[in-house]
Amino acid sequence: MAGRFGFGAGSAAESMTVVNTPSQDLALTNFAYCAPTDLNKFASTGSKHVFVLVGDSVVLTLRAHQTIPSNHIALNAIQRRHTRVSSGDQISVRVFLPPDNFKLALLRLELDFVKGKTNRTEQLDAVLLGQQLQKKFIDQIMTTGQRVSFEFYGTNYTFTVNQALLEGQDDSKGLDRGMISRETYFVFEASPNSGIKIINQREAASSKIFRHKEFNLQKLGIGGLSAEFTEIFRRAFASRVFPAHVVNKLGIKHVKGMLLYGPPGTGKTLMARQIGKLLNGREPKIVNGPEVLSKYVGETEKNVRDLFADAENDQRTRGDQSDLHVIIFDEIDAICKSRGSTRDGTGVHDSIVNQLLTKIDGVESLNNVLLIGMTNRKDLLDEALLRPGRLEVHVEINLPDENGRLQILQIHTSQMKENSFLAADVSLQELAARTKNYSGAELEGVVKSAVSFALNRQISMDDLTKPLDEESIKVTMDDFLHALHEIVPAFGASTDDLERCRYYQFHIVLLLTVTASKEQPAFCILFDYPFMRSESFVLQTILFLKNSIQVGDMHCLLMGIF
Ligand SMILES: Nc1ncnc2c1ncn2[C@@H]1O[C@H](COP(=O)(O)OP(=O)(O)OP(=O)(O)O)[C@@H](O)[C@H]1O
Repeated sequence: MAGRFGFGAGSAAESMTVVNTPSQDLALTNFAYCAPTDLNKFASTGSKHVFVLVGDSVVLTLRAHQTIPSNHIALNAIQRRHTRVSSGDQISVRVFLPPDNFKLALLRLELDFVKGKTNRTEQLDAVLLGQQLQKKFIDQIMTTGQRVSFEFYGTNYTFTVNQALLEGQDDSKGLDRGMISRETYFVFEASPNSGIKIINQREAASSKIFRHKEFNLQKLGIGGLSAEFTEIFRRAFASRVFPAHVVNKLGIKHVKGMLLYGPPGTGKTLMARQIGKLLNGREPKIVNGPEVLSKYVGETEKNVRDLFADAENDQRTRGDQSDLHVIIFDEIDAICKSRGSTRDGTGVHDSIVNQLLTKIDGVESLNNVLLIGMTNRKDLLDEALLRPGRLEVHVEINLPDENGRLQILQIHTSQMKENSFLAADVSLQELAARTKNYSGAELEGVVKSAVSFALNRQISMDDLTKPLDEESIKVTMDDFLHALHEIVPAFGASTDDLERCRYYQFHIVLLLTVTASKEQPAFCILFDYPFMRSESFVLQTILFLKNSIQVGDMHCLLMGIF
């Protein structure tokens, strides 16, 4: 990560004399203090806070205090213990510039009393404590292993940072640290034999719901979707980490349904599957819309009911302790078209939609289910299904941007790179720049096609029995460039959509040929179809027009109704 340790460019370490924090109140802020003139020295333009690396491991927020002499830094006892210095010692201090995306997704803290071993026992409410710590230490940087003292309801405690996870962080390297934000999720553990009991949070709550501490999407094989993943996590899972009675007390209702929508091949299914794998408990059920449909009367409704049977049993027998059941519904538009929109006259679709609504939101509704629906055609779905309480969180998964494309290419070439099959001339950065409008699936296709060119070079058509020389297989930049000709982006449209695009393009051409005249050079064509909203559709249409008719100097204005 660029600037993982984020030291200010050219900033040299200053050697400062350690003094005690001026007051007990200030000691509990976890700030380090220095003379106002020194603060100016460390301040970097544009940043709200001044962060300094004190010693070699801990990053503290530096504040000015009138009583501190120049060239001195005030550290409280816990900070001095952590950095292994005493008052009067010298310590190195240097500016720390937080890199981008430095917000902590999760902070796991071990709690203890400041006074060490006592005979006290204390119950700490994890929800209240989390809120307090968030408020008190917002924007501060926490590093694994760091100890911090704080006051909570009149008692002084310390916490030790056991885990500090950034979204997308490769936690196998170096120190883990990040900044506390409003989104940071706190998990508390009591120090063994401390006498502290944490209530209102299942023990190590996050590990209850998430199997791994892994938040690295690239390791999970998902590229370019970290913003979408963060949104899904916040909306659909954050509340589920708390036990049912707290959720009831807070009056929160879990999100029971979520819709991932967007062009084909952009990773919707991939994302839903990986979320399912991350969760503890049951394997998610994955079904496909058309699969659930049956030609027999009542059979489809039964198939829908069966999907929820396990969750119902679990809720009946284990109540609030029931596991979370994730049901992933691919191509949900196949069975959840707007009621009354299908012309089969049977009303079958209507009753399927009703069946689903009852399970998610009706009198028999379940609280232990998360339904993840996926579609390329959100516009086709029954409105009722998308209301709050149902598939209420809508996350658009779009074609990846350049950075996303780079991540996807890295994911799909990582194995060949590890095994030295990737030639040195391959620039994934350049490929990412040249693959505008490619979906994730198409990028995977490009990699496969490039590999096939490389393998083909090794095969001798004259003698197919000739042994292959594994060592000399190299996928080169040329192979990728050939692959780009073979795999062209469908600008996120399915074959169906493409056919429809061609159909409409043909009609636009007709319209233009009929109406075009020198006196009437500008045309306004209104699009009212969602698949026409993409910039690439408009561009393709313009190209198509240019090639199809002699439009001369005619200007054509294409507009979409969004
Ligand atoms: N963001 C991505 N990161 C890495 N691989 C991706 C990504 N998007 C797509 N792929 C690759 O393309 C394959 C197909 O994608 P996926 O089935 O998840 O797309 P989808 O959006 O669900 O498409 P559809 O709407 O057609 O079902 C994935 O298995 C994966 O190999």
